[in-house]
Amino acid sequence: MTQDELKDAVAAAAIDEIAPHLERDTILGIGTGSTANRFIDRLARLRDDFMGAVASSEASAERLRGHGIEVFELNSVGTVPYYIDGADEVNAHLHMIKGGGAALTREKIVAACAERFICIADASKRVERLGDFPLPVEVIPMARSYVARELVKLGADPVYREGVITDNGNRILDCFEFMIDDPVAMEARINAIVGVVTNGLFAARGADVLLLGSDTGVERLTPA
Ligand SMILES: O=C[C@H](O)[C@H](O)[C@H](O)COP(=O)(O)O
Repeated sequence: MTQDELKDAVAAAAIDEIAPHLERDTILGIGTGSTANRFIDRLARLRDDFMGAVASSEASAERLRGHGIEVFELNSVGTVPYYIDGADEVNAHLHMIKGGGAALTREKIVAACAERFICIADASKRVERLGDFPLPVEVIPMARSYVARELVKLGADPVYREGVITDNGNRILDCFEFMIDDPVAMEARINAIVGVVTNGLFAARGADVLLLGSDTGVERLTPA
């Protein structure tokens, strides 16, 4: 199967996972990226079965609205029963690196408000140790150089993502050469640097379920 077909397969599996639980007043949390987009496109077929969605990016909000799905402000919703999103890397504990599409901060906020995080990914995203994928860090623009120097002290090789401004008006540093042995500790450590908005480690709040697509089908995994 191609990577696109695997993304379609996990998007379909996520629909199967949540469809029996949808109520007329259900508001879902929706992620960002090519895998989440496939989920959104399939969700459109169920749009009369639930109330709407909270989006983790302007791009996803636009796609949802394009399908006639109402998009709500998170502040007016409170909590959502499910957050469905892709990942750039995921380990056996369902800790993830996210933010390849620069949506990490809003993703982390919506995930924090979710009762269950369902991660959808093709098998290429499953790793033993996080860090081959460069870890994104969202920074306040004026703190960019300072944060980069602090990240070097932690062992990373941060590279400014040229031309990218996040939905929050901030910048992204991508940390290369950064193998992460303790994702929970490193997530907290990077977030403690002044000027960091958040980093792409989703470990303190990892996924509850991973739907992992490979040539042999979609596997349903829970944290080890
Ligand atoms: O900022 C982007 C998000 O974290 C995405 O969920 C992540 O990059 C995975 O995207 P894709 O499904 O396109 O591989």
